[in-house]
Amino acid sequence: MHMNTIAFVGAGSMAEAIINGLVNGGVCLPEYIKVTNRSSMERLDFLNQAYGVSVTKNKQETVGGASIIILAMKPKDVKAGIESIKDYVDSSQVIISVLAGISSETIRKLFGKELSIVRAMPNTSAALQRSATALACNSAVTADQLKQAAGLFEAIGTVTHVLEHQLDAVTGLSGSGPAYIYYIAEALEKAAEETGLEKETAKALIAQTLLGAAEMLLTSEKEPAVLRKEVTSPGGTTEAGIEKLEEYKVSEAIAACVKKAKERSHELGEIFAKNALKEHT
Ligand SMILES: NC(=O)C1=CN([C@@H]2O[C@H](COP(=O)(O)OP(=O)(O)OC[C@H]3O[C@@H](n4cnc5c(N)ncnc54)[C@H](O)[C@@H]3O)[C@@H](O)[C@H]2O)C=CC1
Ligand SMILES: O=C(O)[C@@H]1CCC=N1
Repeated sequence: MHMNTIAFVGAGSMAEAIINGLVNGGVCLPEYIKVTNRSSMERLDFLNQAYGVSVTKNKQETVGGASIIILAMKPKDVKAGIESIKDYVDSSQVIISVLAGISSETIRKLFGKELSIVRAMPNTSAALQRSATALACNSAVTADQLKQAAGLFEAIGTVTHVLEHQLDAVTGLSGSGPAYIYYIAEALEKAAEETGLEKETAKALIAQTLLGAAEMLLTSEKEPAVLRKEVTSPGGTTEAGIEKLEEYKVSEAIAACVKKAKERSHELGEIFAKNALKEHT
């Protein structure tokens, strides 16, 4: 019988965002969370101090007996990461991978056994329980296991179920998405300073503007284009500003950005499937 613990293999920014959301959202007691990484005890000690979670470099201690094992290393480290835990994992446990691009089939082959594998694509807003997470799973996952995985991610934001092949598109959109928004925020801050506002003043105005617009998108039944038109008085300031966005083809740039990120997610899957599975096929 497995204890109801969650094991994190990988202790970087994504693992921390999820741990933060779970612990500070009161969803999971820290004593039920175990974390390991490749080598940095300093990083593990930081997570222990900050969130009260158990940390150890011992892989068996981390994953043995956990009901859920979350793979949170970089795609390039998946082979070594799985190699170090596979002997302590069995089919009663649920594997959740947050790795961009790496398919459930690659993960299954690396473990070398049939396992219930859920793939999740959250984002770093998990730290504030505001992640937009998409989930897909392999055929071994039972309805109860999927519900359990969904429950975990619902605790740190919203959950959307997609087909596994759609996860590349999700990664290019909402997995990477916070970075696009921060990029826009950086550009707005720079522009605000150039137009005579202090940095701190601009920062507060920008954050509240993004938050308000996001809430409008979430709560209004109107399409984004309609909401945009409501801000845009004929002959006014918004129209003048948006003319510049059109001139610089910002809409096309955003489309190219999301497509390129999606393609990269797909590529990561292909590259690592080929490299990681070399000795496994
Ligand atoms: N950062 C983000 O916004 C998002 C990241 N992801 C995915 O999450 C995963 C982790 O990304 P980050 O947290 O940003 O990376 P990171 O570089 O901050 O953390 C990676 C962690 O994995 C550990 N690690 C490396 N090799 C290991 C091994 N052999 N065994 C155990 N642990 C090992 C490292 O020690 C480190 O703690 C990636 O696969 C990424 O695709 C998914 C959604 C969003
Ligand atoms: O940049 C990356 O590859 C990861 C996946 C989604 C967000 N960060």
